[in-house]
Amino acid sequence: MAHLLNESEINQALADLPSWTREGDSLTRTVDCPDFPAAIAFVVRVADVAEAADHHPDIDIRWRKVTFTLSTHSDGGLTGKDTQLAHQIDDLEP
Ligand SMILES: C[C@H](O)[C@H](O)[C@H]1CNC2=NC(N)=NC(=O)C2=N1
Repeated sequence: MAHLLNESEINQALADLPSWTREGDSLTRTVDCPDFPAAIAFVVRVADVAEAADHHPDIDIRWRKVTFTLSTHSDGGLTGKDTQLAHQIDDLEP
């Protein structure tokens, strides 16, 4: 069981994640890729990081736009696992 972030912890974390938006119990970000193959390649790179962390984003692929939604389902909210994965996705940006 991971620690659920409180409001002030969430806002603090979002200050360092300007590309991410809070949607209730989730963080979301849409990445614009040059084309569809690049979008798929980016998703594969994120998948590697997610599997290594045993923490998995919900992923919505629409042509060359990929939306990642992060939430810790097992704990019913946002935890440090989500903010960490958000930073890791930012670091992979194409
Ligand atoms: C056993 C394993 O740690 C859990 O099933 C993990 C896997 N990946 C996960 N990913 C996300 N986003 N939330 C979870 O609660 C979660 N649980």
